Amino acid sequence: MTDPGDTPPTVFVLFGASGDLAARLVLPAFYRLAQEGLLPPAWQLIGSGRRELSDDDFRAHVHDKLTEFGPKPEEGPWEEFAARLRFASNGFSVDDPGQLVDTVAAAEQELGDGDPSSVQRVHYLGVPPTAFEPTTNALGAHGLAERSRVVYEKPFGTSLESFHSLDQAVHRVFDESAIYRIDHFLGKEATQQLRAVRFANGLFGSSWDRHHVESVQIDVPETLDVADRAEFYDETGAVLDMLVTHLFQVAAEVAMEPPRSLASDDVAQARADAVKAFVPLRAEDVVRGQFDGYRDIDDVADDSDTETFVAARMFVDTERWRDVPFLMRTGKKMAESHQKVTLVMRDPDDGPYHPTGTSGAGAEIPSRGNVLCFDLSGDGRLALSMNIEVPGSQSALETAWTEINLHEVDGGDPLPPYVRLIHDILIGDRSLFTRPDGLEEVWHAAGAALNGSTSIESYAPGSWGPDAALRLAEPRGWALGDR
Ligand SMILES: NC(=O)C1=CN([C@@H]2O[C@H](COP(=O)(O)OP(=O)(O)OC[C@H]3O[C@@H](n4cnc5c(N)ncnc54)[C@H](OP(=O)(O)O)[C@@H]3O)[C@@H](O)[C@H]2O)C=CC1
Ligand SMILES: O=C1O[C@H](COP(=O)(O)O)[C@@H](O)[C@H](O)[C@H]1O
Repeated sequence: MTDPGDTPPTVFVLFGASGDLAARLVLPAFYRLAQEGLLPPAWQLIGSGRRELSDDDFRAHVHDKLTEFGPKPEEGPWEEFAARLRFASNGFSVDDPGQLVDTVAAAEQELGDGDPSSVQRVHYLGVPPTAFEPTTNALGAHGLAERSRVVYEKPFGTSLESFHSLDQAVHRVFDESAIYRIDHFLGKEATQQLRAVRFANGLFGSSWDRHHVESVQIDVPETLDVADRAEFYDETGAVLDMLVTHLFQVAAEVAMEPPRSLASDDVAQARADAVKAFVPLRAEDVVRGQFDGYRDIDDVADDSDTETFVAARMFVDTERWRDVPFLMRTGKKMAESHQKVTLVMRDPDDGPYHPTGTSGAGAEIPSRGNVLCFDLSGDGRLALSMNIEVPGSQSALETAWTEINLHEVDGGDPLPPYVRLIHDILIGDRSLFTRPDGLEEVWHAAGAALNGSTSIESYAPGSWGPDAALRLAEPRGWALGDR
């Protein structure tokens, strides 16, 4: 990681500081950066919110959340960290800046060593998407946009129209170079490996196309409930929360043509070009589901039509990927939790063995026996399965696996995605952030997943979702859950 020693004094404003994202991901990431010595030499973090909290209340809240989600306060420099936390109460809007403007001014006075204008600002909008535009307008109206980087959580817009409106509003206040649109799946260690495995290994690079890959599966089932963030979730749903955001961006990482270099603009361009080639989803390529009991959750409408599950079969209109299905699936309260990207390789079309379900001389090739799998969860893991001859059997084939755990790689120190991404924001590296050109195309590609042309099917909690999702993966099925 780049030494932050050269980073100017920084005021980090966290909007939505009392929320779920801040508690589970952003504040722990900040603390981990402090543990690793990766924060700028001079910094303060100001939590912003509509409620009334003193600095000490906020410190106690952060202490509680670190105790719950880690790293635990006692595992790092808690006293020094806590001394740099402030809270600005009473919200922040164009009409009323609450305490924020004064709190930022005081922090800059302390950090600027006589020159408050030397202090860099980072505004992190960890608030629901409906609050992005009003908060941005307020930053402009109250003079807080200068010397700033601004970070937007996903989803950046909820439709093509709202994307355009938000994009224009944001560009009225900030230059594109100051904008960091987060999609934390791009910051996962195993997502980075998609590029490394493909472009640094002839075996995989030369097989990364429709001649060798039968399907690409991006499968993110979750056992997780949504009861603790039902208000947000019921307005959002699985299509916006996961499919057109995380899963599409990971699909673009798989589908991209080789970038000209690994420089941030070239990588972001390659990803944006890949999204442009996504073929808009048709109704027959989408299954939306809702788990039984969802409508009984507090803050969920009794007649809610929000999907808690979505599966999609997408095609990518490039010479490399034409006719290869990109199968994507995600949902809440499912049977298991995984975050897997699987390239299912084609069976050889000639030779002494014959594919599953066909007849011929020689042994049968096990179905989906040759796959390359990137496990995005946790520290990340790569796995490769191959069909090999069962030793001693003389001809029978069996599938065998080999694995690489990223935390075991020599010299490796995998970092959680928010740690990596917040570090990149502080040092100004935009390669793992999304761009408006790539995002605009997302709304076209979303097609039937968002246009209301698909109905919602129910599924039992603890299952793999509606049965209709199985037909999307025919004939060979999903690699996960063996269905
Ligand atoms: N939670 C997660 O796992 C992830 C969330 N995200 C994204 O992060 C963002 C926040 O999500 P999450 O933390 O779960 O949501 P929450 O519902 O927990 O909201 C976050 C905070 O935002 C403030 N807030 C709520 N509504 C408004 C509003 N209208 N105007 C200003 N502030 C408001 C509230 O703080 P207060 O009442 O103090 O003002 C609230 O605590 C979303 O865009 C989400 O998509 C992204 C990845 C993961
Ligand atoms: O952005 C989101 O991601 C999480 C899953 O990501 P992880 O980093 O926790 O593995 C998902 O549960 C949540 O609904 C969504 O908002």
